[in-house]
Amino acid sequence: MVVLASTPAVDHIPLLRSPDPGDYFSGMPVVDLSSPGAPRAIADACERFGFFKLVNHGVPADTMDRLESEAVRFFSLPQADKDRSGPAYPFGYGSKRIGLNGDMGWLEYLLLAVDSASLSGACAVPSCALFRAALNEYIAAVRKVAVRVMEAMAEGLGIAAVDALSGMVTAEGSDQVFRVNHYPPCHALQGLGCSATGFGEHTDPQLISVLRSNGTSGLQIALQNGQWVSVPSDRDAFFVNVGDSLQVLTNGRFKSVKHRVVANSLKSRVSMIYFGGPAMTQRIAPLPQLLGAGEQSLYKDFTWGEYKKAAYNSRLGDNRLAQFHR
Ligand SMILES: C=C1C[C@]23C[C@@]1(O)CC[C@H]2[C@@]12CC[C@H](O)[C@@](C)(C(=O)O1)[C@H]2[C@@H]3C(=O)O
Ligand SMILES: O=C(O)CCC(=O)C(=O)O
Ligand SMILES: [Fe+2]
Repeated sequence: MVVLASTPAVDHIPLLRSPDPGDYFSGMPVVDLSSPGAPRAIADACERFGFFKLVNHGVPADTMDRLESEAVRFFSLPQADKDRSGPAYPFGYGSKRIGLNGDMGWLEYLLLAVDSASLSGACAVPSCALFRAALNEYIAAVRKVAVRVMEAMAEGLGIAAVDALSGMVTAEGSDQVFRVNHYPPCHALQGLGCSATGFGEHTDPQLISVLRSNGTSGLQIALQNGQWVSVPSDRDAFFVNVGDSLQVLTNGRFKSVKHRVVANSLKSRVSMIYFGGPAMTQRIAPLPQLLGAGEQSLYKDFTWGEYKKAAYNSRLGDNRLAQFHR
């Protein structure tokens, strides 16, 4: 394609049709976490979209802004300095390469393991003390939001044990990951009617993902009819995704949402995402309380460790759950 031949900067990055204003998601469920109706609204959104916007979540703007500023400062460092925190195999600093199986996107990122036993020691990279402090403060806060949301999910599903889902991310050995993504503006494609893929389409393997971004849009989700819609950015809100494991725990009632990021040609996008996963040995199978009389699991039994291994051997856009369907 001519565009690619004349724009070496985006070589190897898949292109997407640029979103137009009509692609905006008008039916976005917005959940007020402080409202008594939150559990039902959350369950409803997870059944219809696997995705919702969360407001009144209680995390101070300062906590979010501090991490964003530190991230911007980190990503503005000379390339050689950033490379000292990489490569991401899988944790650390990465640029353009996503995962280990050949996926490429117009972004750079930090992928960090969160040690739930000691949140204060959550992140070994980056080395800057201010950045690490901002990360630890933010991760502790967003993790609490994830727990409150999962408690509300259980209530919304009519499960008596409030911690039936949240207990999996608070358990010792739970597998939590944090990611800061930076999508630089992709000037090379400006005005050409196409955009660079920032992060290609995929579902998140974990239970829950809680995302916060700066004011630059780019995130898109696929509706159940396959239509891609753009999510308007809101730096004060969180966006919550259902992951594959939660789809299985609810026997398909909650939908693991397919999503992707389109790079902007003019503005940088910075996003930070908390991925809540269970312990490696946790069995991932529909909660008995959710199976109706005679209802069978749609999935073969597996542990999070088995699913994670399969996920890390797959390409980003693969349907990772397909091999676990009965
Ligand atoms: C291509 C890949 C990147 C990914 C691991 C994988 O092999 C397939 C799942 C990808 C994903 C998507 C959600 C999260 O961003 C992520 C950290 C995760 O747990 O699964 C990434 C993985 C990654 O970037 O290493
Ligand atoms: O950066 C974003 O807005 C979303 C990225 C994403 O989906 C991911 O990192 O799994
Ligand atoms: Fe994702």
